[in-house]
Amino acid sequence: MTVLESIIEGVREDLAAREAELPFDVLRERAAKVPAPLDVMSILRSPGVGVIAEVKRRSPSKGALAEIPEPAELAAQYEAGGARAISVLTEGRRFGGSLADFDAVRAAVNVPLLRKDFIVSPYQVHEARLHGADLVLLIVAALEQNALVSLLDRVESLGMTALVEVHTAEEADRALEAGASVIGVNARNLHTLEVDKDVFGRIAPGLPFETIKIAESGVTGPGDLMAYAGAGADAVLVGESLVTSGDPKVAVNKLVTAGSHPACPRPSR
Ligand SMILES: O=P(O)(O)OC[C@@H](O)[C@@H](O)c1c[nH]c2ccccc12
Repeated sequence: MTVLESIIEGVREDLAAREAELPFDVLRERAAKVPAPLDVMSILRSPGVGVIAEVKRRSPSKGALAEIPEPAELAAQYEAGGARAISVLTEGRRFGGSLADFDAVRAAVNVPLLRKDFIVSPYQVHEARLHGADLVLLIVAALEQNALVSLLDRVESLGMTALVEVHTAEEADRALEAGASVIGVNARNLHTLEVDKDVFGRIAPGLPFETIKIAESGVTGPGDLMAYAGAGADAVLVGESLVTSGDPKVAVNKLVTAGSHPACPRPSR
């Protein structure tokens, strides 16, 4: 079993427990009453290279990263530093996240929020909406094509935006085939956990110009952001280097400043 497969096994177990607590039809009705999601597409298209800052306690590859006793406080720092959106890990077993973290962050900031999890069921999509998500991550490597298509349609039918994550050119083709308008290229291979920062530069130039392109993982400072910008990134998604920085507001702002500097390569659109 690969790392990704074992994570998904745990996700399915936890999901079954939540479904037993709150039936799908009740969840759906409740989620329908939540205020509408933000217009994420236009926010992601604003000038400069955006920073999506992530609330991340630990990871399967690095173990513990940061305690984050107050996710709301961290998120407020991210927002104050100029983050264009915030990603909150809600997977508990490997990443130490939760929907409670998501709720705390939602109550603290106004920028778009991404539910970062291993989404395999429509239940999780409505659940994301119930908790106020604007964006939902869909990982191509974790989904059969028909599941990817139906989850993407469901995310969009609820007014949210899907961030469709790929790691290979074949997965990028599947994402486009499914109708993705926002594609994230993860430098990390979720089967082996190896990071290759050149993957974005190999895949992004082949994507349609209107596709919003997000470079995920391995951003340690402005230099990495500039390199991803040169390869066509509209935004970078950053976790580890921010949660371990000591001053997340300053760390985000350094990236935001680099992304809006005149010398920073413009996104392709
Ligand atoms: O901590 P980093 O290297 O800055 O990476 C952030 C983000 O890209 C990473 O957390 C991530 C990308 N795709 C994922 C899918 C699931 C869990 C986590 C991820």
